[in-house]
Amino acid sequence: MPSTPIVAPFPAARLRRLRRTPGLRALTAEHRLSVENLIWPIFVTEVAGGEGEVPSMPGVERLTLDGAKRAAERAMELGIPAVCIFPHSDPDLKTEDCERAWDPDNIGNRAIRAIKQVAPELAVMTDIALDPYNINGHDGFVRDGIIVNDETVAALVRMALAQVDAGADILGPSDMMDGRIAALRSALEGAGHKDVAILSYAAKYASGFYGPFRDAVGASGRLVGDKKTYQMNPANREEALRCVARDLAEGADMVMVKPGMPYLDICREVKDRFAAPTYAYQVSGEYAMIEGAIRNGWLGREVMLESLLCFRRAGCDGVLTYFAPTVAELLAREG
Ligand SMILES: NCc1[nH]cc(CCC(=O)O)c1CC(=O)O
Repeated sequence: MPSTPIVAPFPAARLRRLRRTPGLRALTAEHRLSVENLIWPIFVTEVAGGEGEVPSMPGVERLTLDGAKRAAERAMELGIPAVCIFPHSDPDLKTEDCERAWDPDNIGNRAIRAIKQVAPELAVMTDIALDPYNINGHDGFVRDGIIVNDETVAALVRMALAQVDAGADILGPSDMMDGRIAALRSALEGAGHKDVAILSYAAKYASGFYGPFRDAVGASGRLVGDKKTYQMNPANREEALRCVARDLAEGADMVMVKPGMPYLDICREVKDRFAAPTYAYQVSGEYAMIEGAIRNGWLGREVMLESLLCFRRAGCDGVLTYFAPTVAELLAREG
């Protein structure tokens, strides 16, 4: 039950009293952002010359395997608990049947192993969806122009098991097929992987804010059509709650709302209704907006921390954010 705030009449109550000094403000802060709340998404490339800054995400780089190892070491030093790997795969090896998605030696799986070598304690999260290996850029198989569900789920399970064999700690199904959480959970149990966590992209909307990400992974030019037959309509709220309820019932350990900032209402509602570990993804377009405005001098750097603190206020336990290393450094300096 929400409590009823009691406010004495003015001047008995002057709400500014508790805002007067930094100490008073700190004492009465309801929410805090700390490095433990951050998951750092990184792009790892297998393409010769593919490394370097992503033009639509200034400050974010595609990394080589060595670069990924260095990022993992940096995450450990900074106290960031988890990284999430996104592959930038060789475009010439993408096919309709996406067989590289479950190749033990695909770039995503090689990155998991490389990171585990140098930072065994760092939690490694993966992305489960066929798009990095799909010639048409979709998260599922396209058959006669339709993104097919059940056949895709079977492939996602194979993809996931290869990621687990490579050392993944947290699986991140981002595909929005129906039934994938149950299928993943039963395959994990069946293979004896009792302790692998699933962070479901439960309420993932069909969003224009993913544009820069698709540049980063080289999917922009390839995507045929859009993802609206599987990702959610931004108009919908009740459907998000049904998605989260369903994924938790099927065995997800944690749930995600994505994108983040335009969907804070959904974050709050998911946390209140289900009281489960809840995460938001501050996606590439949000990063680009904020970082772009900062670099142009249109906004001050403080909006970075403000944007992330607001996820905590909205009920999120953590945030996937490209700002993770920068924020971690800032928080460490502020002590
Ligand atoms: N399944 C792919 C995937 N996993 C995470 C993102 C977006 C992340 C971002 O924009 O930062 C996407 C893109 C998409 O659904 O098209």
